[in-house]
Amino acid sequence: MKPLFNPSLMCMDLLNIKEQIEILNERADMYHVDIMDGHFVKNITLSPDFVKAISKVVKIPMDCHLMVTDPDDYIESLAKAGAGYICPHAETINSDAFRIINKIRANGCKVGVVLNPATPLSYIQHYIHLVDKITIMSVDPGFAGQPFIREMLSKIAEAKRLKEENGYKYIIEVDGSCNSGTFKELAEAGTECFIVGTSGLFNLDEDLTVAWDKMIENFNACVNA
Ligand SMILES: O=C(CO)[C@@H](O)[C@H](O)[C@H](O)COP(=O)(O)O
Ligand SMILES: [Co+2]
Repeated sequence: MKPLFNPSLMCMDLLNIKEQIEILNERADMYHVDIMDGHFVKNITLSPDFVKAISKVVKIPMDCHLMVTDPDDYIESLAKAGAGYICPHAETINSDAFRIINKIRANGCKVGVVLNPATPLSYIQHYIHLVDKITIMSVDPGFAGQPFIREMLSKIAEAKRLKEENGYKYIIEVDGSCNSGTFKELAEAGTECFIVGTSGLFNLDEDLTVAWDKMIENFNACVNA
């Protein structure tokens, strides 16, 4: 499978949103939109209103990462705003996972589930076959620019093994510190979709077209090394 790249929009230059979206529309596979409530994680970033605003210029799916205590509260507004994927944290849906999965689908969106670094894959074993995407956090959620948690490589490999053995269709995605220092190990472990933020993309150059080319060059050099 061709690697997928999913830029994390909270890391973009927020003074130039439209220009950057127009650049990324031609290059990226989807847009990662971090939504936080200041409660599940101690930060506040993007929102359903942001998703709605950018939907006017966006040409690829919007992937909404819900770092919120009550994801149910966001499903309808995100679907109306144009979300492609709605991705709650597994830790927040244990009391109503099946209801939430069904509700996301009933609202016309694909279903993702996100796992904190400390949460094992077995935590989602009873609904893993129902999701379209699994996101393995390789940093504790809440902030950009954190160091990579290497222990996540075995979790990625396990997601790959389960997918192959059972014919599951989910995309294996990694969020946190996907960059030239980690691309090779991430790809070898089984990562299919790379969320690229500050370290992997936006800090590489002020000109986003140059940053994107550098990111792809880095990726190809790393995986072929
Ligand atoms: O959900 C999160 C953080 O809670 C991520 O999507 C970050 O936006 C991304 O990890 C930033 O990229 P780096 O700064 O790690 O390269
Ligand atoms: Co994220």
